[in-house]
Amino acid sequence: MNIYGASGHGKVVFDILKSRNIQIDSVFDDNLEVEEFLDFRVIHKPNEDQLKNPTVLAIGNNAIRKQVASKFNGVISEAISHFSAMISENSKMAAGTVVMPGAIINSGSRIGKHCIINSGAVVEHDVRLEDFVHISPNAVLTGNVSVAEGTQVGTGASVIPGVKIGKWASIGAGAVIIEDIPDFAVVVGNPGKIIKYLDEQR
Ligand SMILES: CC(=O)SCCNC(=O)CCNC(=O)[C@H](O)C(C)(C)COP(=O)(O)OP(=O)(O)OC[C@H]1O[C@@H](n2cnc3c(N)ncnc32)[C@H](O)[C@@H]1OP(=O)(O)O
Repeated sequence: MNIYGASGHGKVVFDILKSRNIQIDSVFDDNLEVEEFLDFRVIHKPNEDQLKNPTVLAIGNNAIRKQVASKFNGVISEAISHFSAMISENSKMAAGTVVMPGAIINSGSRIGKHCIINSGAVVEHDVRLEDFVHISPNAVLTGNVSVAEGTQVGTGASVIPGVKIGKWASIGAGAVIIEDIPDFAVVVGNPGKIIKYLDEQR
């Protein structure tokens, strides 16, 4: 397995692979200034042979992860999870998604491509996550919540059952979301209030 992204997020992905005894073949990064990652020499232009192994896109920023995914010409890994994550057999996760230590994904949930379910996050029953969503550490999505493409739910945020959160929105750390949130909104506080909208050019 390859890791694309010699970053802090990449280090946690590295630990996930180690926890599953998956061999790490190569580490890629576009940034020429990043030369080393843990015990690896970083590869800036992977060759055809190196691209034959499945790769995890370990890029924390949702928009950049989408850009990289759109031009990546290798094989994307299946969803991967740390051994300590609890994932229902009745849930589904698409390729490229990563699940960090201690996260919980309950029955009936459907998770798209290249999502991040970060450490200790709870994704309750029947949740729907579109592609490139990031659920930050210790955030809680209760039953039947949906989150559209590219949205980040900040660390420790809570979302009550059935709420629909739009695309490319940003839910602040610790926010409590009790009503639907439109696309591109930035929301903070308890109860969550919209403070601004993000640029729509995604
Ligand atoms: C493993 C990992 O590290 S995963 C990473 C997880 N990351 C996170 O959880 C980050 C979540 N991000 C946040 O909470 C951010 O503060 C955001 C996205 C909500 C806002 O960020 P910015 O757009 O930079 O907003 P900015 O810092 O300018 O703050 C704007 C206002 O909102 C307030 N504010 C910002 N964040 C919050 C918050 N979480 N809760 C309450 N108020 C907040 C600020 O105090 C400021 O108020 P003021 O205008 O009265 O001074």
